[in-house]
Amino acid sequence: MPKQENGQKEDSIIQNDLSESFEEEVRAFLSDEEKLHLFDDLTKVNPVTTTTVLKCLQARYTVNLFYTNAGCSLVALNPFQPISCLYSPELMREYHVALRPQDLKPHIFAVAEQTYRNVQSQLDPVNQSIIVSGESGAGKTWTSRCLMKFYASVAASVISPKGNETVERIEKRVLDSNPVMEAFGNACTLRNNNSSRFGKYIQLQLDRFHHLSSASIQTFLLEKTRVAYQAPNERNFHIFYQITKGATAEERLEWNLPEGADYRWLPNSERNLDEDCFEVTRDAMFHLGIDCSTQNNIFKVLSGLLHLGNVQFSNPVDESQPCELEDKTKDFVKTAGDLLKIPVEELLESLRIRTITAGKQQQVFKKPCSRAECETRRDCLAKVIYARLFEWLVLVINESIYADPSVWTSFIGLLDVYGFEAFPENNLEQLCINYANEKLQQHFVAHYLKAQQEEYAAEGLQWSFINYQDNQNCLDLIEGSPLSIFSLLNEECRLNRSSNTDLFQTRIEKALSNNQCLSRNKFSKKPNFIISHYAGKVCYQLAAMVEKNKDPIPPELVHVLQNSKDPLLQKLFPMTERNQNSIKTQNRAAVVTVVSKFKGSLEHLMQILNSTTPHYIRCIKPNADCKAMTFKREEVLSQLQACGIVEAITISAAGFPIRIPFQSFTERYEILRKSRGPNKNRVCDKSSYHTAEKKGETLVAGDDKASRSVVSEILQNVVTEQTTAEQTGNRAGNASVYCGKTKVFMGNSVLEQLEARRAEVLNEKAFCIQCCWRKFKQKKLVKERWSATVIQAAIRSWLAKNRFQRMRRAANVIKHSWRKWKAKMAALAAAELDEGDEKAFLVPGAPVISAKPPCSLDTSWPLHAIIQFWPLGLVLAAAPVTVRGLRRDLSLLASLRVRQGSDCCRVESFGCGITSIRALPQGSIKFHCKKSPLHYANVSPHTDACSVTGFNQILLDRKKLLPT
Ligand SMILES: Nc1ncnc2c1ncn2[C@@H]1O[C@H](COP(=O)(O)OP(=O)(O)OP(=O)(O)O)[C@@H](O)[C@H]1O
Repeated sequence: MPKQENGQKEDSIIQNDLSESFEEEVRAFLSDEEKLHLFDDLTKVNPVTTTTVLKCLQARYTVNLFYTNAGCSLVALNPFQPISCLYSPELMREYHVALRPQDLKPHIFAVAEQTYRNVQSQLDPVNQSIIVSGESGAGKTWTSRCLMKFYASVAASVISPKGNETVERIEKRVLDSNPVMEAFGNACTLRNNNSSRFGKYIQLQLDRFHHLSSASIQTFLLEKTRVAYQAPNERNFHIFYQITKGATAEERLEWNLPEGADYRWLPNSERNLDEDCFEVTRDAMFHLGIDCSTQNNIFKVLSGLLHLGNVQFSNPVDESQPCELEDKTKDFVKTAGDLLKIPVEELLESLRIRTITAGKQQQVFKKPCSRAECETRRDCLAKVIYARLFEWLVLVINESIYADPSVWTSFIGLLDVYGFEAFPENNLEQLCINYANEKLQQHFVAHYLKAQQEEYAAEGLQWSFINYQDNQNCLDLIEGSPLSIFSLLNEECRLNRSSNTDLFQTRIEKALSNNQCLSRNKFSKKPNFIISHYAGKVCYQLAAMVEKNKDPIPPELVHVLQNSKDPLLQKLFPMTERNQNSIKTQNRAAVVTVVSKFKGSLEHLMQILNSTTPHYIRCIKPNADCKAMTFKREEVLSQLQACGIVEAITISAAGFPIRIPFQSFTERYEILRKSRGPNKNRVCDKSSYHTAEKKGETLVAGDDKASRSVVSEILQNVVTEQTTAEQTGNRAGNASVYCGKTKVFMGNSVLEQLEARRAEVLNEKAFCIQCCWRKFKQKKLVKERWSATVIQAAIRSWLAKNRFQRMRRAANVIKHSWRKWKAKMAALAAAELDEGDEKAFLVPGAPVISAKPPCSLDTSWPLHAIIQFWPLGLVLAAAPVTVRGLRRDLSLLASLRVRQGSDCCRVESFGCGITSIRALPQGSIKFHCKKSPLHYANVSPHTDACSVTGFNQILLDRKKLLPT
């Protein structure tokens, strides 16, 4: 039995191994992991799964590619280190001047440029928005800053000097708003050294020439609690550290900030960050129109808050008395009062004594606060001052970058919002942040998915193949009417009863039990509720939630601030009629809660976003420790889920990511139709297509039909599965192409097929053109060569003829001289003979023969003499003409000696193409001619048989004379 078990185990191990190796093989076949980093779009990895997407992102991250497209979003991975040239002005220009910036590498500048071009094209909706999201430390602020710089640089290319001045001024101010907002709104947290503690929407307004003419900034939900409370290892807002570290000695004196002093609300001040630079903030404030005295006033108030933070209370001995001040903190109250220009007594009273108005007569009672209440009031005072100061700063910045709406015609909005948050303990802040993210996710869904759905439906394609979950249910749970978490929270605040969290928990459960997105952690003792967000479940603690929602500001505090002599505080807390009566009417006033305020501003923002064309940049933090070049898959995956990328990828892959209008399709792929072989249908289709073309606009419907048939024909040629989709009208049968009413819908694979076929056909055509051209060129060349040959032949034959004639003339001269000489010699010989004969005949008895000229002699003997001498003539004729005098004589003699010594002549070169002479005394003489390099040199211009060249002619002539 154990053996059998072992055997089964082994079998299953082998099977597992096999299936794993098979999977590996399939994976390797589908996606070449070595080339994974080459995918610019996550929806194009094969297959589109979270695993491959993660691998692709990681592969790109390791080769310093931080941006990747994901359908209509851009995924931005934080490098956590400066990357040279990644945001240089040169790169900005490259994207700005590119013909198709989307064809360049994915980058935030590509998104920025596309957005800018959309505005330029004036296509509805003209206004654009870029939604930058991600968790804390993912790089949202960095990205927004880079985008602002991009637009500032694009707008700086204005030609008119006056316009340039305005643009530069606005551009500088817009950029200067960053350090100011960051100094007052950012802080060092555990997750990010420069964490924005507020949401921000910046509108860059462009005039009709698309130049930056003005801007406006809207902020959301500043984390004001940070002024009075900082989590362990976190810090307060940067500005507090800037003033304590950067103030001059004079300022320290004026603001009462002695060097090295300790402030409870200034933890971790020993840490020095880049963000602690006071000068940068001051310069930027100055450029934004905040003069030195106002700046001084601001820093004085901030210093007052730091002193206020050091005020500590102790329980009184008598409960009917206000809380005591701890000895060591008495000075701090005084200093705080001095700096805030509030009399110390008034300040202390507002912190320690509550005013209650009760009864029909609205009687006013004063009640000392408990120690905890005093501390809450102290913190509240600081928070309210800081929050109003921040609001006022935003107002000042807006005023300095504002322009009348008549000046600008369009805008590009940049939204930098906090990403989805899920901590071990979550409260109202997280609820608001996650609510904002749900809203934005819905916007994304509405834009991306619903737009797809509507388009498919309009084109007659059934929307049945993509299953996506709308988050409306979750939003209904949070903000719905009449019953939702927000409405219940507001009700609790309105009722103004002391909050019982257990009861509140039961109330929520009862009222919203039918919403599937709501649940509760039953194992926790603390009252809570869980919301199933699109990005995951988050458990919210109910403790203090109602109080936080009320965000009450004790009227005594407002009153004391309104009575301050400080000009800035007077601006921040102006005295109004309503304020004056606020103490009396506090209980009856409608409570404006945090959630209702937040909901209002978010709805306003959503209205703006809905009227624009959105672009999404999803910032991802590759690791929680902010380490450079460290990629943690689990952390990235949870962020991809939180920003809806996983869903978007799935949908993109499942749907038809490519849609091409019929006209554009036929324009590009008509070539594929024509490339097909002749067929009846084609003729029919073509005629209908052309008919539609001729009739033009009058037959729009017919035009579409005709185009559709052309499109179908092309698709049938190239894509085999198209018929299925067309027939069924949906994605059944796995068809990846569909012919709609005005557009062709297709998957990437079909596009690839079409493009590949197009390239093939274009290649064929190009090849054909090349062949024709080469043929033509070849023919032309042959003709030219033939003509050249004819000309050359004519010239050569003329030259040869010339040469031949010259030689012939020379031979004639030789012949003539030789004959003369021979005759002379014969005559001499004859004379000698005659003399001899006469002498012989003079012998007695001998007959006397009279002397006769040689010519009159018997014809046979003089000929013999001539034959005896003709080699000499030859020798003379062939003797080198360049050699003269004695040498010529010697060479002649040598030739003669040879002649005498042997029957035949020796071979010798004499130049002029003659290499040897072989004299055959009894026979003929042969000429050996070296073949000339010229083609026609060997051809006799005379074609008749008797035309023999050179000496042969002479010899032949001689031969005729010889007796046969
Ligand atoms: N593209 C980048 N190149 C180099 N460093 C970057 C880049 N993006 C972000 N960082 C680094 O990451 C840090 C965090 O970025 P950033 O402050 O923009 O995050 P955030 O998403 O705005 O966070 P929070 O929501 O907390 O404000 C930056 O201070 C910077 O050091």
